[in-house]
Amino acid sequence: MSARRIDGKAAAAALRARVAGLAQSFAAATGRPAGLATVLVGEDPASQVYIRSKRAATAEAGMRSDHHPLDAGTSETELLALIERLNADPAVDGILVQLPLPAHMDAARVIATIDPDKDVDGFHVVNAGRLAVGDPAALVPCTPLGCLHLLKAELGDLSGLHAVVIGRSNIVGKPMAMLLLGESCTVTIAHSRTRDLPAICREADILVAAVGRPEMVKADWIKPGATVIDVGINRLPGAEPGKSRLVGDVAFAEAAEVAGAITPVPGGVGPMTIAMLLRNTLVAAHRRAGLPAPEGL
Ligand SMILES: Nc1nc(=O)c2c([nH]1)NC[C@@H]1CN(c3ccc(C(=O)N[C@@H](CCC(=O)O)C(=O)O)cc3)C=[N+]21
Repeated sequence: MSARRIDGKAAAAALRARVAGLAQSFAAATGRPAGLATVLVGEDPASQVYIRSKRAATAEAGMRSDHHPLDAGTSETELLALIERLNADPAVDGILVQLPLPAHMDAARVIATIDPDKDVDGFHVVNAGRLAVGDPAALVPCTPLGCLHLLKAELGDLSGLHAVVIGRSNIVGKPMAMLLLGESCTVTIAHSRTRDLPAICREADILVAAVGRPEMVKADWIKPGATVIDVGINRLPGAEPGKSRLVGDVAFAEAAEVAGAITPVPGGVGPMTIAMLLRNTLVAAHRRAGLPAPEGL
């Protein structure tokens, strides 16, 4: 392997430590900890694991973590009522409703009910709009924010670089493209139906893969020396029965022979997502308390 391995786990730990220090100052200044409320509908095992890591990281950073588990049969009306209560609760700075929601719920309506200034996922249309117009009040989705953090740490100034984002989701691809535009990159948004995708990817100085197709991006899709960010979290059957293994959207071993730097899965973007959730919660808390934005995040 010739590529540098971008250590998202270490970068996330460093960011979480900075958040923890600032969370302590916030509590000292306001007399209350910053607080994140998490909501999980149903018992999807993967969602339970994610919520557990998010809550543990929140508590470890010295913030309050309140969890609201709802059973799978909860009506959308009941969920919306809970969100209204959390919107009105002064101890709650951030609200995270874990996705996916059960099929009988309309995720767009649920997200639209969250106070945009408590929307630490950055999924509300108001925050998507703020990001699109460059309003600093935007709360930006955690995964693309984490990717940008890794890219800046690796490359410094990104201006003028050609970034290709594979994937056009509202939670990763689109906000990622907006962030890269904000850094003065030339941005191409590609997706699974893009014609001659490998040739377009080979033009990329920065390649962000967020399509959800295991090991789709091969070595010959990558410009030599490019920086590759793998957002994919694909769970495949493992070597032993009952076990699974995680692979990204990039064929890591072969890609690492060509790329200049690359994120692994696990240990790349995933841990940054959680660190940025804490960051967004602390930023939301400062704004709600009328304090200036915390520095160094
Ligand atoms: N409202 C909402 N907000 C989210 O941010 C959200 C969500 N719903 N639904 C599910 C996805 C997924 N997600 C991840 C967070 C951390 C890792 C992570 O830490 N991954 C580790 C490995 C974890 C493992 O082994 O499973 C890693 O990549 O190293 C992955 C995925 C947040 N999501």
